[in-house]
Amino acid sequence: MTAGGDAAGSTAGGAPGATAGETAGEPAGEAAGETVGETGHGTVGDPARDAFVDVQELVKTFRVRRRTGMLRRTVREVRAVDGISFAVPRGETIGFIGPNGAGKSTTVKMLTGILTPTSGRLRVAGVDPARERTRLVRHIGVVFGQRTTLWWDLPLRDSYELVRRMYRIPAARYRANLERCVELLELSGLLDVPVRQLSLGQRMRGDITAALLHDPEVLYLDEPTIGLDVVSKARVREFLRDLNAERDTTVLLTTHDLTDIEQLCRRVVVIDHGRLVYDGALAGLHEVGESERTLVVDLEREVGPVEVEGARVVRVEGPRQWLAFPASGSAGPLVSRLAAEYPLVDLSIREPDIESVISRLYGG
Ligand SMILES: Nc1ncnc2c1ncn2[C@@H]1O[C@H](COP(=O)(O)OP(=O)(O)OP(=O)(O)O)[C@@H](O)[C@H]1O
Repeated sequence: MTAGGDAAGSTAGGAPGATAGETAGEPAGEAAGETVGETGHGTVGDPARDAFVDVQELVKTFRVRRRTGMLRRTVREVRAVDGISFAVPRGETIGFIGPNGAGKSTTVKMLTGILTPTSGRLRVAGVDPARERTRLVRHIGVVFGQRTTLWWDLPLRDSYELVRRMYRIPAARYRANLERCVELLELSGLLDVPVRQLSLGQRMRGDITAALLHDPEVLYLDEPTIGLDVVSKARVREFLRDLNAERDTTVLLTTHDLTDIEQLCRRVVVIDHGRLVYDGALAGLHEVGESERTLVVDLEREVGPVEVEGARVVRVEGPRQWLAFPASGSAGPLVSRLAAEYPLVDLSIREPDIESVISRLYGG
């Protein structure tokens, strides 16, 4: 079953909450067991466009028991999500990122109705995930890069047919969605191959198709390009960009691959230790992370390290010098100052590496 199915107590790949943590004091899939209901999309009102996914002061604590002696046990409270708030307008793709253990999965599990929040308010497409999971699954699709939600022994075609029946997808809509995904994700030669015989990239494309057959308005992608080769990554990213543009699908993307973020998201939400540490434009991360850009200048001859206000020389190789300056600043005045005082022949600017920006942000 697809992600939506996962949220409803999947039988196929195992619910994402099933492996939530061995020390869990409460079952991660606490709300599991519900099955996909008979109702269709239904009317869910018209949630404000600027808060299609609405997270307010969200908290999730786990009680973890630890054995401290032969008979003694202590109970410790883990605050996995510690009061985060953000809103995602319809049709936006956001990168939801943070270091290991930051609370991303726990948040996504609450958004998909697998976990019930300890406190706070949640709405996805106007639906309260924990209370109305049956309604929610009609609106969401989930793709987990690390595990398939398809039936291992069945050909893709049969898995999709099962999804169709579970979601009661009207025949014409099912056919159109399947055809579109098969074409764009180049699955036509693979429909009769059992899932276990597919490569990771093929399987991922198969999973994405399964998650989209019922036209979800919100798509959660958890590491969708993990382990894929360069060509498969590019294909998946291109597909997701088109999906967002053509269908107005709202996408929450969790990934450690910063190229995914750079290519798909203008906005990122960064969490660390269960708290929101940044919510804004990807470019703005540079300011928060106090990163630096590098001006590489070629001079007419070797002159020793240049001295110029607003930058510092970090490397010199013959007539070529590397100058670091704040990424939030403009290179223009710096270049003018340099050109006024030194025999400048050529220059280029190197953007900061987003990976180092983010690690600086996490590092505090
Ligand atoms: N069921 C659970 N029981 C107890 N603690 C848990 C449970 N699930 C998560 N945690 C703890 O909550 C914190 C957040 O975990 P979570 O899996 O949400 O992080 P994450 O950001 O998704 O990390 P990763 O990138 O490694 O997947 C961690 O300290 C984790 O150990």
